[in-house]
Amino acid sequence: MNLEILIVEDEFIVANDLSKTLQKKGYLVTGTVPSVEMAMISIEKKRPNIVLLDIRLRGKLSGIDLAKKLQKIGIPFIYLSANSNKTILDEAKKTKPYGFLVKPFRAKDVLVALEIAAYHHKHSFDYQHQLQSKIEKELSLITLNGTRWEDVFLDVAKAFQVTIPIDYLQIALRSLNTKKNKILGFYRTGHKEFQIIGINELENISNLSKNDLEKVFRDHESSHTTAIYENELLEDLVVKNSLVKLIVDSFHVQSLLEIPIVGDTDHLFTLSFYNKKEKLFGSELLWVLTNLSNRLRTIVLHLTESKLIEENFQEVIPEKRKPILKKKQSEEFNEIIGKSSALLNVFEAIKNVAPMRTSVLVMGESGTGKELIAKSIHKHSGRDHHPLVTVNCAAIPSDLIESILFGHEKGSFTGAAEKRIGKFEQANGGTLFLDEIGEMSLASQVKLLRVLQEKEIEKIGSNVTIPLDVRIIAATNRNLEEEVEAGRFRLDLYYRLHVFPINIPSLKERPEDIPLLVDFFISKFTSKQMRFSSRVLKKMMNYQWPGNIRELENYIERSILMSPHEIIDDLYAPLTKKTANFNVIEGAQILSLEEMEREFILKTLKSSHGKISGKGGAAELLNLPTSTLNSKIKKLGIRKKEIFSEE
Ligand SMILES: Nc1ncnc2c1ncn2[C@@H]1O[C@H](COP(=O)(O)OP(=O)(O)OP(=O)(O)O)[C@@H](O)[C@H]1O
Repeated sequence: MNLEILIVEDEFIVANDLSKTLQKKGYLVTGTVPSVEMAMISIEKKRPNIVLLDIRLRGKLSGIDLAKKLQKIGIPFIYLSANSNKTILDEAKKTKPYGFLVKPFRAKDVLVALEIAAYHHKHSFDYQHQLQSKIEKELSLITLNGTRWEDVFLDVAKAFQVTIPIDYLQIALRSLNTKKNKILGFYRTGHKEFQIIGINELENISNLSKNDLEKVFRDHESSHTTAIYENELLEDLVVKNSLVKLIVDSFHVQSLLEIPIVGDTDHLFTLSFYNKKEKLFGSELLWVLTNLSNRLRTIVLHLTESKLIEENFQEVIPEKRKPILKKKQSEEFNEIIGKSSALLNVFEAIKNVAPMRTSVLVMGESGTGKELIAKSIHKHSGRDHHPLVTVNCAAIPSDLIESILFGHEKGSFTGAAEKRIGKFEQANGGTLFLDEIGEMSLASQVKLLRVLQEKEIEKIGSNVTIPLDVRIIAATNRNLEEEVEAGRFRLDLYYRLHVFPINIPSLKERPEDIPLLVDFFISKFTSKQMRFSSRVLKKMMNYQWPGNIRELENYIERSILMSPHEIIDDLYAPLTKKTANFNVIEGAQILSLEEMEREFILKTLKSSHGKISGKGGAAELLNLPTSTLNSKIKKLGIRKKEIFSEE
């Protein structure tokens, strides 16, 4: 282990002890400094791999101020703090530390935190290389000769979009001599699809007049530093820069990554990646983009030298006002319905991570489609000729987990009457989906961690080890960080799994996907041309959907079942006396939906005197195939006795 570490700590004794411990363990300490200013000097002299950072420091600036600088220049850090004030901790958390150690800590805690950070560092390093070579490959495919400059930039946007989540890409060219700007935007309308946004479109979107917009463009000062802007950093920039404000306001942006590229002696060229979500751009992207700047420079130089870009940079924009295009459902991910930008980010994350071996942690509320995402990762992974094996961790008792995951030989323990092939072995070459990982007991977590580290299993009762080539996807609807804090989830396992997190947005965060989902589920449940009235659809769009897509799916199925008309204009399930308001969130809503469905089917069965199929049977009355009704009766546990009982 030869990580180089800088210690920023104003308590001399703590700093000194720490330095000694680290050196004893073979780490290289690049310096121990008591203030932010001295830390920056030390970093200039020798860039460390990681910084151990106290929050309260000597001087005006705090550890959090330094963290923001480190974040900008892409150096990972771990906080050391005696301060447990919630506001400070929350602020510290926003800077995305690699770890957090609360004083007083043991030497062992620091070593574990560093080991985890090193693991992440290595993985993010591998990941950065993979990202870089992917973008490089895409950029190298761009044709420069004989194409229009806007097609070149469109290809640049697409090349980046493969790996960088972009909602809006802005390209700004500034002549350092004349101080003139040429600015153009690309708004993402689908997977690898963009619409060019110039002054005319912005006029349409922003309510500013063309004159005002021209002034904003003229006065814009392109950035000279590569940096990520989120939260306060973005707020500060918005105050200073009217163009950034315009884009942030028009497209509801929460994060920005900027990279300046020096072209010839006269031109500075800035690429600005905007996204509607926060926490999307990590320091690894800064590293990747910095490494790619030469390739980008070649492209820019070609365009400026050929004068193509100089002459008609903004003229492609048709004079006619153009509305922003409607986004389209991705064809590549046609099994996952939705086209909101929150979901497009998920598609891009899937595309990026699918071909790698990296473990993926899928997080999202219940019913958001985590299993669907896991299936999609497997489908796009190149491992899809091998199985995707699912394990529901909540359903396995700790004493059985070893046998279920690793298998056992016949007679290896009492009750092992037959040999069992474990889930890991079944998934060899393919993917193991560990659903509800947050429910796994601590004892089981240790066993799982061991396999993940050793990449081989030993069946119970056998001393033969089986090498494993299994891709792990874990999913949870719990906040695993909170579980770690509460001592219910192992920190080391969390970091193992958290290498590539994917957050699935809840349905209330993407109401624009509801109409598409509604169409999809209607055609799933009926061949009739049914639809919801606009009144009901509007209510559905305003509803919170605590059970997310699963709840929506159930609701649609039920409405189809109950509506006598092809245009569904009644609010069936949630609008009972119990929940007279669609906006009320009720914990037990999914259950009550089921209960209501049960009651309705039971009533129909009573009226058909228990007859299910044929003329006058419940299936006909409910307009359902007999097989569907039968399986519903079974699923809902409706018994004959109930049908024939008097109320
Ligand atoms: N984007 C989507 N398009 C179409 N169907 C979807 C979508 N997302 C979820 N579904 C459907 O919603 C239901 C719930 O999805 P899924 O089981 O994947 O959710 P989950 O997040 O794993 O839930 P839980 O946490 O409760 O296990 C499934 O029937 C799934 O097919």
